[in-house]
Amino acid sequence: MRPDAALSARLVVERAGFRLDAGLEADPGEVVALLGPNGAGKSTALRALAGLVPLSSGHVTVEGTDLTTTPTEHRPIGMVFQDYLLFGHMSALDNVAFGPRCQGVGRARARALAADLLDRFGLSDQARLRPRELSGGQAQRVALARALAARPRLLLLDEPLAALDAHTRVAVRSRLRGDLADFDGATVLVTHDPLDAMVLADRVTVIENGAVVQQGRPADIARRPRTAYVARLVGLNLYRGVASGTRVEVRVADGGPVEVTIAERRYGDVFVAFAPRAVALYRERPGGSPRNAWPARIDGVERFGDQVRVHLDGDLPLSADVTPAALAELGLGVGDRIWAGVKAMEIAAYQA
Ligand SMILES: Nc1ncnc2c1ncn2[C@@H]1O[C@H](COP(=O)(O)OP(=O)(O)OP(=O)(O)O)[C@@H](O)[C@H]1O
Repeated sequence: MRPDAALSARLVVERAGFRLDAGLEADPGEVVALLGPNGAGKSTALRALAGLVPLSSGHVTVEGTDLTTTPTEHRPIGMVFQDYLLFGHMSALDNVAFGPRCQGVGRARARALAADLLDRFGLSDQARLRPRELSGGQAQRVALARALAARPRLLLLDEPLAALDAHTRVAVRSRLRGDLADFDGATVLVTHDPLDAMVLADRVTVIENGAVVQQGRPADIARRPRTAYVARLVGLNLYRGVASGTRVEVRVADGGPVEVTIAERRYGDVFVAFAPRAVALYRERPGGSPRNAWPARIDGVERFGDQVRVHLDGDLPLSADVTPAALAELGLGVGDRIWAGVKAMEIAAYQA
């Protein structure tokens, strides 16, 4: 455990049929995103940090203070829930003043603090409104202001953007990053949206089936996924293999080993990853470069932004992004047999 960590925790929660065992660390001011599929244990981890779920073992340490046995109401935490849970009968201002009031701050002082925070969040005009009179984005930000008003040392955000429509979400997501910038404690954010994690977090912890499967900076996770789930989230083709020199023998689920040529020299167990847009499709086996070319069958085709994502089944199952024009030119459709090629330079290989 680092002595200067803003948060250091090991969360073990055992339930019938489910076990969470996750380590979390954050530096001062850092935002850690817990990313994972439904039922992975993200909310359980957040609730365990808050003391709302008892730990079977492990610890929660915030800025050097062990909170493992501290009741929720005595933990220096601020929480923002998915549906914000604002007090419906109170104005935005009184919602935000609530925390300081509970901590014994006088009414006038608490309201001044709240007004200040709302002003910083650009919500002065909404201070007198009740929660039902606020837009989704405004309610989200009032909830965040309320959580911060109590001067927490650990901020816990549970899917803070989930209740917003797609359009509002984009705007609120980019503001949230700025709103959190002044907070010098640790923030833990639960999301199943990779974009939230990539935009908002300094560090991402991916949880699957109650276990941490990958941890790192967003860019590293995006470049170097280590599980099929993460690869799918960040949109890369991912395989495991054994490298010897510039060749990797990739083991695929069914079918024999496939050889992949990479640009760099590697040895031992590796992951190989490449982007769907790095894949070129050919009617006939391509000659010369690229050296990586595999026969495949088109399994499915879907629109993907301004591209078409082609799912291929074959020696090496993969996804390829091509322009609609390219697909039309090749005259390809589901069930057709083709060749897929990737240049060695486009393939990342890293230690497994
Ligand atoms: N109160 C509870 N009592 C018993 N089991 C629970 C409880 N809450 C969650 N679980 C179970 O614990 C596991 C983890 O659930 P959790 O809600 O932490 O996952 P999650 O990653 O947050 O998922 P989601 O994204 O769907 O919210 C699941 O198997 C879930 O069914």
